Amino acid sequence: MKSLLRRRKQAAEPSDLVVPYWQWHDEELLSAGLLTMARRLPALVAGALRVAWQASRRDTAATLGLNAVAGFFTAFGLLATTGVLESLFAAGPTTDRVLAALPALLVVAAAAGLRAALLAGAGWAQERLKPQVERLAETRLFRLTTEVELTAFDDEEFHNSMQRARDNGVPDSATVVEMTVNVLTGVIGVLSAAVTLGVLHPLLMPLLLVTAVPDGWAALRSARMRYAAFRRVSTARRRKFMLSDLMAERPPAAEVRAFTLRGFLLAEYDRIADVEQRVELDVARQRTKTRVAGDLMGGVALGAVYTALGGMLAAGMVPLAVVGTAVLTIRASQTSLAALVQAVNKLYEAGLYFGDYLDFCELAQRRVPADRGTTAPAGFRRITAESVSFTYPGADAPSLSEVSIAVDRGEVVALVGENGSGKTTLAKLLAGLYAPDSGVVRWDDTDIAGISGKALHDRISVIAQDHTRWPLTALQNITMGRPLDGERLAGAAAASGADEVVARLGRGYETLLDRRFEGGHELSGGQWQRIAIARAFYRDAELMIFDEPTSALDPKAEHALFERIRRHADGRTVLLITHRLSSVRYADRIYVLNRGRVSEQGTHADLVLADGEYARLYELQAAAYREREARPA
Ligand SMILES: Nc1ncnc2c1ncn2[C@@H]1O[C@H](COP(=O)(O)OP(=O)(O)OP(=O)(O)O)[C@@H](O)[C@H]1O
Repeated sequence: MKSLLRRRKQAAEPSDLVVPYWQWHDEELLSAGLLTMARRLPALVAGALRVAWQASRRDTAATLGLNAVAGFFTAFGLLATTGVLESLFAAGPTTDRVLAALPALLVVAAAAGLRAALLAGAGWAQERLKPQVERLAETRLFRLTTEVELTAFDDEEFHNSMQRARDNGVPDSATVVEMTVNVLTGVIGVLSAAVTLGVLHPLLMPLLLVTAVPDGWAALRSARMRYAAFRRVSTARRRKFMLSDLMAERPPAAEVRAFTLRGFLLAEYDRIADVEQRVELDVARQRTKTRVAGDLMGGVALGAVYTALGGMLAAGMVPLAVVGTAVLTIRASQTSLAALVQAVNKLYEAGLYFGDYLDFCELAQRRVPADRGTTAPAGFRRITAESVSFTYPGADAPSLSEVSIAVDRGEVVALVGENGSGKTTLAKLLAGLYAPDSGVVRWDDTDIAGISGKALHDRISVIAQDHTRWPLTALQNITMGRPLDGERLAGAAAASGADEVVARLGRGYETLLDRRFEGGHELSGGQWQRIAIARAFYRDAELMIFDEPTSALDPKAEHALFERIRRHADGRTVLLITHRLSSVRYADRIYVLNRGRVSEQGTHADLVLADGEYARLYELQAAAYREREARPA
């Protein structure tokens, strides 16, 4: 009791909101200096260009090429401006000076026109790149999330990593590419200005640097702060999303009311939102301070640059026309510089999230089962689990310990036992969804660890206890992406009783089974089970695993369904998990599981005779049933 109270006390503290252990090193990363960031940028740019190239070679080449040529015209236009200013600043009547400046002015206008056209082309290619890159990144993510081993989903680190990759990494892949192009555009712009200044007078070039430093410092620092905040609240945010689903989604809506959970959920939401808000407000304050400091330093730097220019003019180092062009160039370069700094800032920030995405891809790739090449032997005679043990990731105790069972072809084998005794886990091991920590599962003599996942799953139908209610049409819920075969569909629907369910739907098989969409229809628990069983039959697999397929059916429907399953199984092998012992009477073999071990096995008659746990449970259920029958209506 004491330990329970202690645990409850701990639970009252927001322990789920502290920085989890896999983020500790991030603090080191976040405290890295500007130099570290600068060092990271080339790798980021290279990574982004690689992704862009994969997404579309044509658009990548176009955006980079057109930007580079536009940069040339920027420098050319600025240098041509000196000619205009020289004519305008020369001695003589105003009309003559303007007329003399006209040819140079036309060159400046032509260069500006060309530059604008080139930039428009580059911008278009860049816009085209964005959706293509995002799609590429998202496709890669989903290819991995649907391929990784199932246990990855029981692993919190994997979950957090996937969440960050999905929420920010994917959208930021496009931002990284976009900002990389912007960085390169900015660099080209600043380089054009630097070259222009260098041509005008070599001493003018360093002046550019003076204006660049304060802005750059402020922007990069602010990006790091935002990222740090994101990392700090990422676990809290995940929990908040879960809570918002509980309060605003349809499935839990009834229980939220029935259990009067509103106050509890809102308080929990507040507690987490408080933590998140505190972090965000803190970051907003720090970022404002940084921006003000950057602006102040920027103003001082610009003043210093103009003073230096004035000094050079006074000392006769440069003529007035050159000073004029230098001022224009510095102003133009400041626009490029502002864009560059902003792009570097965003690139760095998006790069950190994109880095999360790449890290996730690497992590997930490591959890993709190797392509084992071997296929399951056609037409197995016997499937065996030999001394298999299994512990869920992070669990204290094993869910299965040294379990051995055998399933012969054409048999109906039942797994029974109390809640949590390991039936579902054993079924998942037999289906190759989890790999045992020790022991082997064999199809005849072949260890399924050597069989490729897809080859195995193609031969097995698993109807899980918590089967998914796919928000698809009734037809798609049964065919599950396999080609339509009318005869097989009719057989599967008749065997499972799904035909009666579908007959009552407005649009028959084409009815969408999701009330959240227009025309969608919701089924009852028992109706869903019939659809799920039809799915198993339609798949036409050699081994069918039914995990409590009839828990939502009334006894009459259940009996009828079992009869159908037996008939429809038709030489196929059935592994049945159920708590209704009347349904397993006719199984060829029954395994009783108790705390992850097989405690009894045999036929119904054997087990009743043995007078053990099974006999006790069976008698209990039978007595309850007899009592119900005897009760006057
Ligand atoms: N994803 C998981 N992560 C950690 N532990 C799990 C997970 N799934 C199940 N377990 C644990 O493994 C044990 C066996 O669970 P399993 O679902 O196999 O039991 P079961 O016999 O099918 O139970 P039920 O009759 O309630 O469906 C239980 O103690 C359960 O808490």
